[in-house]
Amino acid sequence: MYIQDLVNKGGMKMKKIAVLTSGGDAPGMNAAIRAIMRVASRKGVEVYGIYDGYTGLVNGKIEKLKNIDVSEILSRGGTILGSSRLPEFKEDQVQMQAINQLKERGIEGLIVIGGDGTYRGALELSQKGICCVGIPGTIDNDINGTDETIGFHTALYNIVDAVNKLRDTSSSHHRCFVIEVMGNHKDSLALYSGIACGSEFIITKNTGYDEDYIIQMMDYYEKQQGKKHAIIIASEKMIDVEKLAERISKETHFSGRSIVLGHIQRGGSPVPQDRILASQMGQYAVELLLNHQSGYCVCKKDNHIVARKIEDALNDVSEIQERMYQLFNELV
Ligand SMILES: Nc1ncnc2c1ncn2[C@@H]1O[C@H](COP(=O)(O)OP(=O)(O)O)[C@@H](O)[C@H]1O
Ligand SMILES: O=P(O)(O)OC[C@H]1O[C@](O)(COP(=O)(O)O)[C@@H](O)[C@@H]1O
Ligand SMILES: [Mg+2]
Repeated sequence: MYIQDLVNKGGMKMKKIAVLTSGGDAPGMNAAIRAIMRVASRKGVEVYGIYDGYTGLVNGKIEKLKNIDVSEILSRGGTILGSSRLPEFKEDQVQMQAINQLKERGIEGLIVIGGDGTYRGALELSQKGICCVGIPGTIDNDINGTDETIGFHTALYNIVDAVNKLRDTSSSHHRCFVIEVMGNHKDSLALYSGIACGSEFIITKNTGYDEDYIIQMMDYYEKQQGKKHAIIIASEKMIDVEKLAERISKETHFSGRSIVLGHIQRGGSPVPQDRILASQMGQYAVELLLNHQSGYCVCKKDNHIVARKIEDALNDVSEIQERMYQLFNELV
């Protein structure tokens, strides 16, 4: 659905809205908060910041945002509102506590910025009568309804930057690096960084893991292709990177080394792509909310910013992924 269709629908004008960030922080969340604040205040709507995600919503850590609060935050990683994970938010009674906090303050609409988990929470709130809209903020890029999530490009940049450095040592010392990247059961970071870094292997849920085959191929790359370096990128929760590196050292001519990139991937100043995406999505989310499009989320599809139902965005099947695997296989 395009923005004009939604604008045409009209609706009662909201005077107070709120925003929260939830789940893993993602670079660009601040740019989205800034856009929400700027766009809403121009329309005469008050914006409340909810601190520490759903935890702050339940406990009433809610404050009216001033324009100065969103000054000089565009370039900052993390989230000025703070974030959290609150497993209890799945419980009806906890959700009702959150709803009461909003009602007590006369807040009529809520924008949540987060990943798939945050979206499930938003869906519950919207089913319980709160006008709620989602913005995808997660480095995992695991919301299939949108081609990109805020933070994904910065995390990818961080991984590529780290792998470039590891490659220097890899080539100089005839080493194979086995690198674990984040993604929480989803393969986007491993797949895209594998393409961007020219890795020899990627290991994801989709590729599966055949350790003997990897050893055999490492041997082939070294002996037949004369490679002096090798990079293997594994999605987290798939393998023990240290064990694979040890086996590579024992059974091939490469010396194997492993590294878990960890939270370094999630930090730092957002790259321009994330800042722009977040600004576009923040603006669009305000429009959606003011048009009472509860239970919708902002997506980027084929270069257009569009609205989709949260359920649809979560349950969609990604078509890009298959093409990207094909690309990886043709380049390796
Ligand atoms: N099924 C659910 N129902 C209600 N709230 C949920 C549900 N799943 C997750 N949440 C809430 O969303 C928060 C963030 O989810 P999480 O998966 O940790 O991060 P992300 O939103 O980035 O994927 C959780 O800590 C929880 O408070
Ligand atoms: O920071 P934590 O709590 O250790 O969580 C790590 C997880 O968070 C992420 O960085 C981001 O995940 P979410 O966006 O779903 O919160 C995952 O890639 C990773 O599995
Ligand atoms: Mg998630």
